[in-house]
Amino acid sequence: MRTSIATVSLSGSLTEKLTAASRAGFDGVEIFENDLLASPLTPEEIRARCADLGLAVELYQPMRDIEAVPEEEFARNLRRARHKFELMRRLGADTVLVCSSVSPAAVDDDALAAEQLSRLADLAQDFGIRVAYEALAWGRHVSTYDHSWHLVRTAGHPALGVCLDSFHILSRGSDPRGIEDIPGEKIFFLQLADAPQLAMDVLQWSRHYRCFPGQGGFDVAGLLRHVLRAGYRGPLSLEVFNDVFRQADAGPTAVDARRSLLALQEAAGTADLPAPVVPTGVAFAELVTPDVEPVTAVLDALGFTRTARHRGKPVDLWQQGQARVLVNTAGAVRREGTQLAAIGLESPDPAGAARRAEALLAPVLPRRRAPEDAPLDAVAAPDGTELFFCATGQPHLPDWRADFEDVAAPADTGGVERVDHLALTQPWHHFDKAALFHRSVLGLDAQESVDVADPYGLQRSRAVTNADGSVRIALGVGAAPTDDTAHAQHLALATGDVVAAARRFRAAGGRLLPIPANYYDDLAARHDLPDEELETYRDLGILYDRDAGGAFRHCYTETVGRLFFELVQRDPGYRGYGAPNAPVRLAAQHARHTAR
Ligand SMILES: O=C(O)c1ccc(O)c(O)c1
Ligand SMILES: [Mg+2]
Repeated sequence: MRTSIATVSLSGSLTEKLTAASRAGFDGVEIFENDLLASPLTPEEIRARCADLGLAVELYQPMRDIEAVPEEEFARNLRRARHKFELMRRLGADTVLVCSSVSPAAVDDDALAAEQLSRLADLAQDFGIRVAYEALAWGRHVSTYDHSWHLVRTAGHPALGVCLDSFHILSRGSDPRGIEDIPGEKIFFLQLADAPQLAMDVLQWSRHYRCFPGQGGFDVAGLLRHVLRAGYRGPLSLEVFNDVFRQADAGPTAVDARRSLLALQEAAGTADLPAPVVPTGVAFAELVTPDVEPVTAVLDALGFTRTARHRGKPVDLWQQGQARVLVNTAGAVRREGTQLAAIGLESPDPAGAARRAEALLAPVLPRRRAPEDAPLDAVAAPDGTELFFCATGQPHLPDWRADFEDVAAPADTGGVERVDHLALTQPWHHFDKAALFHRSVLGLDAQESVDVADPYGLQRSRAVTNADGSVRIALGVGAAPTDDTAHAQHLALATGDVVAAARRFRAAGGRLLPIPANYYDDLAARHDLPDEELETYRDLGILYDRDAGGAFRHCYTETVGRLFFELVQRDPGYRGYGAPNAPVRLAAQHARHTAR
């Protein structure tokens, strides 16, 4: 099917928007009137630019407040329309979007509305133009798609059809099954947008919080299936009004938009993509450091052993249980400090995972390997973290550890069993895109997003996981772009006994993040914990949380560069990450930072 995007969804000048849409592989665009009015290009030049870029002008929009008004006013509206139709002829656009009226002058009279829409369509027809009538969710008298279809059917004009917009339909909770009652050829246009579930005024919700399908909480794929069953064969067009995307670079936003449409078409059964290959574990976490001593001191105190060294690069493998940490001293930037640069995802089919990623427009990274190295397929996540698809001890697949030479056996003395989760910090405008990327490219499920109060701003976090929880990645958006703590990443290590692990860490010279006494006084009131246990937590700085599935006990090391470690004791049924404790942790980290 043809794909299209509304220019309002992208930032920049009209030329920048068109270039971004074309580069991302869209077949067409909806031109928003404001983008045209603000452009120095003539309509003919815009038309030529679109043709050069391989973009069809699928729609011109919007026309507002046309129908159900007194005759003198309607005559003025027709004059306005004639002017627009002349413009559209120059632009080479043959479909115009007309929004249901929001004017106080409009009357609640379906017969009048249908008659005037029919007269508008008469005029449009003279110009070879079709009118697509869209029910705005906040329209004065027409606010549902079935009502807009009722008017279109009543008018019975060949140049008049409906425009369906998933936001207006799903935000009002309309039942999309009724779409199948509309003949496909009377659906002139389809606009697709998702949105997070918010309880707010629908106009504000639409104008500020729309997002690309798969980034929000609507069943857009379900709606698309109904539209296709109705027989619609026009373009799938994204129309997203979003405060963040208005500010972000148009190029990457357009690529996200295309990724969203590909995943949507797959979900609706109209695109054949390589099947998702869901990762089955974390093979390794790779730290890049300009300052190897402080990192290895922490790893050592945590009970890790340097077990192997890469044959060709300054990369050491530190291991404990199934937790593997690569310490890479090549290419580190001192100013950026130590950071989590790559994740090895255990994959049952690394090549298939890479094919899927590529089909979904993930940036595939050049293989950093010598001829004798094991093949490693990697893509870049939106925050720049490299994701490697690899195999550890799987028969029939090359093992990434073959590139390493053993230097010692792991001692497994610290009680760490494996990686519990990785927490990555996204640039502030990447929150929605990051969730969509991890869902569609990696086949992970996204959990609810949570807001966490930081002393200097609000952070948002959303976890993506596989079904058995052996891969958990927490995607966080920092409060202030300049704030160090907001930019901290962390590596959480699973242990069966956090008290023993914390004690061992401290005895080995490690420094745990101290937690204020007030926290423990409150914990005593919230949970029925034995005094002795509370005292132990207070002493070590262990935080506690509980949900329906069980308990979560965790504590933190000091921060090295951009990174800190967390020791985690998770009951099998506990789903979260200790979010209620995060404000206390963030405040404690700020306090440490200021004290230094
Ligand atoms: O917010 C609006 O006014 C508006 C305009 C045109 C559309 O297609 C739409 O869905 C909303
Ligand atoms: Mg719309």
